[in-house]
Amino acid sequence: MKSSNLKPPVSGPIRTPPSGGANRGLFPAPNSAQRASSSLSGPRHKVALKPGYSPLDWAQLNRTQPKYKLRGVDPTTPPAQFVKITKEELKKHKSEQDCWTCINGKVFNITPYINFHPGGVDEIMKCAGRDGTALFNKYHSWVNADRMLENCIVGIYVH
Ligand code: HEM
Repeated sequence: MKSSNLKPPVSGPIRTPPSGGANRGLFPAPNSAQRASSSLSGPRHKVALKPGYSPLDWAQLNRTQPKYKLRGVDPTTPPAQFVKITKEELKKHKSEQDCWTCINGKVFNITPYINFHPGGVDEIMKCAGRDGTALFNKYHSWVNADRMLENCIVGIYVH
């Protein structure tokens, strides 16, 4: 092969990568959606979680706490598929100390989750004691509530 064939292609002016310039080395980049909060964070509304309330801490709590405690029920309570929750019952649980919501027909005890919510306490409390499906889907239909709150399910919602 002739050495002239090994020359790099000649192209236009050199472009810096998006992470270059003044923000070089910053991760996540200042305008990244991965930032908890920043003046440049655009439409995202994530809050800074208190120490001990990261998603990993939530996972650990789920591994270590007995399920009935996360459900917030007596240990003798039947599995969720046998527990029917009416609208009147749901309404009674709307405080931060005792908070239920319904997502896609399932009623969850979100009391232990409130401080772990990346969108903040005030936001998640908007679904306290009522069907939160529409609000939930408005903000993050991609979030898997069934999985995240699987140990917190109290019962099935009946209208
Ligand atoms: C049981 C119910 C809920 C669960 C399990 C939940 C879970 C989550 C999760 C996992 C995130 C992080 C999403 C991400 O990283 O992309 C998040 C963010 C957020 N949530 Fe929720 N959420 C719930 C209810 C609500 C409700 C009722 C509201 C509004 C009234 C809300 C508003 C938000 C907002 C504004 C964010 C920040 C979105 C962003 O800008 O990144 N959430 N939530």
